Amino acid sequence: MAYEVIIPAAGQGKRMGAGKNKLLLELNDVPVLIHTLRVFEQDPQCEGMILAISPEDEESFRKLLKQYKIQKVSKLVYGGKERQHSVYNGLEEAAGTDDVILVHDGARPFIDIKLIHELVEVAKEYGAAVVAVPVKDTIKRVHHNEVVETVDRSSLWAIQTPQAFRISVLKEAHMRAQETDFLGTDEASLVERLPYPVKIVEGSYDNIKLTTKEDLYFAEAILRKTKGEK
Ligand SMILES: Nc1ccn([C@@H]2O[C@H](COP(=O)(O)OP(=O)(O)OP(=O)(O)O)[C@@H](O)[C@H]2O)c(=O)n1
Ligand SMILES: C[C@](O)(CO)[C@H](O)COP(=O)(O)O
Repeated sequence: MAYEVIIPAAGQGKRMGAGKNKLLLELNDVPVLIHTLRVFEQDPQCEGMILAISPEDEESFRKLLKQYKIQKVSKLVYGGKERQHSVYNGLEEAAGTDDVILVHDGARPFIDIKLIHELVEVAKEYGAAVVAVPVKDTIKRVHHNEVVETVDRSSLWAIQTPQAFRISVLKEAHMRAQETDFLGTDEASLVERLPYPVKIVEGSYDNIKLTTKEDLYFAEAILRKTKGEK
């Protein structure tokens, strides 16, 4: 089943502290963003990528797309103040010819094509689907450095991207969020405010989001593993 994908890549990488967009950092001499885009570039079911970028990154991103021969980026849009705004700006440019649209963080380079295809099928049937992994740590609610409660871990999942939606569902969710000034940290939280189920597809712990510098060490190890290196 064909799909388009919106790639939010317009963040500042504040928590990474690299002094530049963390998607320009390199893993095995290749920029993080290119690792991410290559997965979709190589997927015959991907009809196009819509990249949300910062104006200050436009020149360097355009150079990278050319250098690495990324042909499937159909649109470059400017991001917004928050991730949700960047995704919305991308959604406005979606061709909408295919039923399903994906949203995938540029900062998550380790996504698997087979999982993407499974996610697309579930979203086509139910309207919304996200990849996630069961939480491994004990999670506690804390107030003023003091434990308030231990949350029952058995029903807790760490939600990742890609997140897949019937395009009409995602558009309705973003419109409603705008009308009600709601800001969510992922697209699913917008859809959860509508009468549609959000289905979980179990993914991989390798699908990390590069957020702080420690994640770069994990990323190097994951790359070595996927290349079969010791
Ligand atoms: N206004 C924003 C904020 C984030 N993103 C993108 O959304 C993804 C996930 O966001 P996050 O990991 O938080 O990236 P940053 O916002 O750059 O990180 P920080 O919060 O540390 O600044 C990233 O690919 C980032 O580029 C975006 O397109 N527009
Ligand atoms: C969308 C996301 O990756 C799901 O886990 C996460 O919410 C993004 O959060 P961020 O603070 O914008 O990185």
